[in-house]
Amino acid sequence: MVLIGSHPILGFAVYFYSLGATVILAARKMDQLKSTAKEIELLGGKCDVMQLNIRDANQALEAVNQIVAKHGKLNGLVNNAGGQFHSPASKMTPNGFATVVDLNLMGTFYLCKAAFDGYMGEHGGTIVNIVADCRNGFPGMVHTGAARAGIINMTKTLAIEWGPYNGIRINCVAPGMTISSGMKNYPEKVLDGFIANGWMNPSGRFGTESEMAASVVFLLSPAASYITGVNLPVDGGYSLSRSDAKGPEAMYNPKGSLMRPYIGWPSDEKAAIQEVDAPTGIVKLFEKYKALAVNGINRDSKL
Ligand SMILES: CCCCCCC/C=C/C(=O)SCCNC(=O)CCNC(=O)[C@H](O)C(C)(C)COP(=O)(O)OP(=O)(O)OC[C@H]1O[C@@H](n2cnc3c(N)ncnc32)[C@H](O)[C@@H]1OP(=O)(O)O
Ligand SMILES: NC(=O)C1=CN([C@@H]2O[C@H](COP(=O)(O)OP(=O)(O)OC[C@H]3O[C@@H](n4cnc5c(N)ncnc54)[C@H](OP(=O)(O)O)[C@@H]3O)[C@@H](O)[C@H]2O)C=CC1
Repeated sequence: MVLIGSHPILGFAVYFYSLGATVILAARKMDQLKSTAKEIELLGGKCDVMQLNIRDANQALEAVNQIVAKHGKLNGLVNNAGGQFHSPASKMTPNGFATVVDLNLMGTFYLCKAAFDGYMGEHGGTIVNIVADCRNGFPGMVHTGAARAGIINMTKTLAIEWGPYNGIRINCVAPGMTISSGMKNYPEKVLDGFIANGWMNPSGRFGTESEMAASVVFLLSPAASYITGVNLPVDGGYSLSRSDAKGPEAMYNPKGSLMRPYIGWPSDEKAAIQEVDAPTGIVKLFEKYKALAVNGINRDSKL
């Protein structure tokens, strides 16, 4: 039984095929949750939905209590809900900053605490917190950088404090730029910038939801049973290269990526993520990734 805060995230299908869990999707908009649940069921997965605003600590505890009452347990929690807006720090209001900290840092804490109080403190469990690449600061998004860095540190503390409680493990995944519905939240100009520079990292491309999902599944699974308190960047090496003094262009391959994208799990066509609900430029990019995932990649492949 795994509670995932938010809707279509990071390639859910992965989880069902690999671990056979029942997944509870929780977010504010029920319509989106229901349509995602339908897709999951069509793929053969088991799924339930519930309305939840993670910014409300009482709702978080109530959600966990409801799940335990209905399903008898809560073995896993993925804190995926989150987001921010783009703004230089000089133009950001205190309330704008606080709002993003409230959503990401406070919301993640509320759900971790609710899972602990409502089930895991007594029975154990595994938690994965989705953060973002904040290794070198986060220009344009000071609020989310601070909030995500807070989550990474909180994760380390909880790993130490809660490990002894029936072996709770808690880790973070830090996605690099990932093709997802989240891209709808950014103005076209910002997206154009993402697309123009997306190749300037060791992978030469964006990540896919399936690539994020696979890492989440690994950390939730018994295969990661000796891993706790870590932040796993899943970013094609992007976070390693941001502060290069000579400028990243010097290092990368302008023709695009030689790292074949991974889309879907397992190789069953039905389970592959075929579409992404995102602006046109991002969808076009995804179409190219799909072709590369299926046909392979070589030195002449261009993203
Ligand atoms: C160059 C950068 C590299 C970027 C890499 C990006 C990688 C990350 C990608 C992703 O995370 S994908 C996920 C995308 N999804 C989102 O980001 C969702 C975004 N939106 C939200 O979650 C919410 O809108 C919000 C930001 C949490 C705000 O929610 P809320 O409804 O509570 O806000 P308001 O009450 O409207 O406003 C509160 C406060 O914040 C200010 N504000 C809100 N939006 C903006 C904005 N777009 N620009 C500037 N300021 C904003 C707002 O003005 C309020 O402040 P005050 O005016 O009261 O001072
Ligand atoms: N895509 C990317 O490039 C990257 C994404 N990330 C992070 O990965 C996570 C998933 O991103 P992605 O799928 O792209 O983004 P989306 O914007 O598509 O998903 C965000 C989800 O969070 C839910 N959510 C937002 N606020 C709340 C709330 N108060 N209570 C409950 N649910 C909420 C939304 O549902 P609803 O609105 O219905 O509540 C939505 O399902 C986010 O934390 C994001 O910041 C990190 C780095 C890069």
